[in-house]
Amino acid sequence: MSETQRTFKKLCLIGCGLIGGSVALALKSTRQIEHVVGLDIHLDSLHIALERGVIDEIGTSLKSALWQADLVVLATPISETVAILEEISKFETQLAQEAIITDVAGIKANVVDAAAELFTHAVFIGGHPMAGSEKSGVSAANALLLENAVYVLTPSVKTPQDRLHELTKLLQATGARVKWLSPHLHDRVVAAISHVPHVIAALLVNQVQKRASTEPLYVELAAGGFRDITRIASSDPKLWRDTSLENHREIIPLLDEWIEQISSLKQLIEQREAAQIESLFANARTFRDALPVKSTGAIRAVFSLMVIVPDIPGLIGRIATLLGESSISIRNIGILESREGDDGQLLLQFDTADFADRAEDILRKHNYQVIAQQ
Ligand SMILES: NC(=O)c1ccc[n+]([C@@H]2O[C@H](COP(=O)([O-])OP(=O)(O)OC[C@H]3O[C@@H](n4cnc5c(N)ncnc54)[C@H](O)[C@@H]3O)[C@@H](O)[C@H]2O)c1
Ligand SMILES: O=C(O)C(=O)C[C@]1(C(=O)O)C=C[C@H](O)C=C1
Repeated sequence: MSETQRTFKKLCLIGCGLIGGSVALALKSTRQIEHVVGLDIHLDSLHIALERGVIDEIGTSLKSALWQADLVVLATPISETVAILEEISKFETQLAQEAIITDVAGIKANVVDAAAELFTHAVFIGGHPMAGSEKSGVSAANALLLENAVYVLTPSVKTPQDRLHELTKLLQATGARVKWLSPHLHDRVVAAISHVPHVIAALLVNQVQKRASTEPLYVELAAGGFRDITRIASSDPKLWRDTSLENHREIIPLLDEWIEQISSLKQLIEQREAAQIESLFANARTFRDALPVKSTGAIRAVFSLMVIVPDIPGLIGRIATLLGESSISIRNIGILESREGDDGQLLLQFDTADFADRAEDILRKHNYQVIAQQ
C-alpha cells in the first residue's frame, strides 16, 4: 500500500443488499477498512451480511452506527436514498472529522442536489458502480463485482480535492476504474445504456408472455437470442419502477426516439426496403463489434474450457474443488451432454484468461481431456 493511501477505521454501511454487500466485500479486501458496521431494515439481511463477513457488527441505531465513522456507504433503494441522507445529516457531528459519505444509487442529480443542501461539516460524494446483476440481496453480493468495472463519482466544485482523491484511491484499490462525471451527464448517459435497455427487455418479455398464455411454443422455442436480450428483465421491479420515474427527464426523450425508430423500421419492412433494413442492422453490428472486449462492461470476455468427463456422480464437485484449491474462480459450469453410459461434456467458464489457462494445466495434470474454447 502506498504511503498516501488512507486507512478507514470505521465504515458504516446502510443497506446491506447486492450492491452494498459487494462494495463492502470489495473494500474490505483492500485491507484499508478496519471495521464495518451494518444497518438494514431487514434483520435477515444483517445476519447473512454478518455470516458472509460483509459486516463485522450489526448497528443498533443510526446515531451509534455513525459515531466516529470515517466512511459511510449508502446502498439502499433509490427511493429511500434522499430521506436517509436527511437522517444522516442530523447526526453529522457524530462522524469522524475527515469523514466521507457516498452512495451507490443509479441516478445522481437528485441525490447530489439534496446532499448539497443537507451537509455543513461532512463531505458527500455521489457514486455509482457500473456493475450489478439481475439478482438482489446480500446473498448475491460478490467481492469481485467492482473488478475492472467503471465506478462513477460525481464531485461538485465544492468537493474537497483531498477527500475526492482518498475515495478515488480506495475504490481503485478494489480494481474499479473510477471516472469523475457531472451528475447530469451521468444521468443522461445511463438512461441510454442502462435504463432504456431495462424498459425494452421488460416489454419484450411481456410481449412473449401475452402469447405464451395460449401457446406454450413461445416458451419452448425461446433460445439464446431471447435469453441474451432479456436477462435484465429478471431485475428487481421496484428498482426499475423508481429508476424510470426518477430519471424521467432523460428517459422520455429516448423513448420518443424509440417510437420514431420503430415506426420508421416498420415502414421500411412494409415497403420492402431491403437495402435500408440491411444498413440498419449493419450499422448496429459495426458499432457493437468495435466495442472493447473487457472482463466487465458492455462486451464481457468469457474464457471457456470443455472437459470430457465420464458420467460419474460427484465429478463436478471434485473438479470445482480441485480448481478452488488453486484459487481459480469459475464463473459458470454447464453440462452439455450427459446421457447415461456416455461421456459427459462439462463447460467451464472463467472471467480471465489466466484462470482458464491455469485450470487447463491442472485438469490435464489430473488426466482430464480438456478442449479450450474460442
Ligand atoms: N442492482 C444493480 O445492478 C445496481 C447496480 C448499481 C447500483 N445499484 C444501486 O444500488 C442501490 C441498491 O440496489 P441493490 O440492487 O443492492 O438492492 P438490494 O435490494 O439488493 O439492496 C438494498 C438493501 O437496502 C435495504 N433497505 C431498504 N430500505 C432501507 C432503509 N430505509 N434503511 C436501511 N436499509 C434499507 C434492503 O433491505 C436491502 O438489503 C440502488 O440505489 C441501485 O440504484 C444497483
Ligand atoms: O448487469 C446487470 O444485470 C445490470 O443491470 C447492471 C446495471 C446495468 O448495466 O444496467 C444495472 C444498473 C446500474 O445501476 C448499473 C449496472
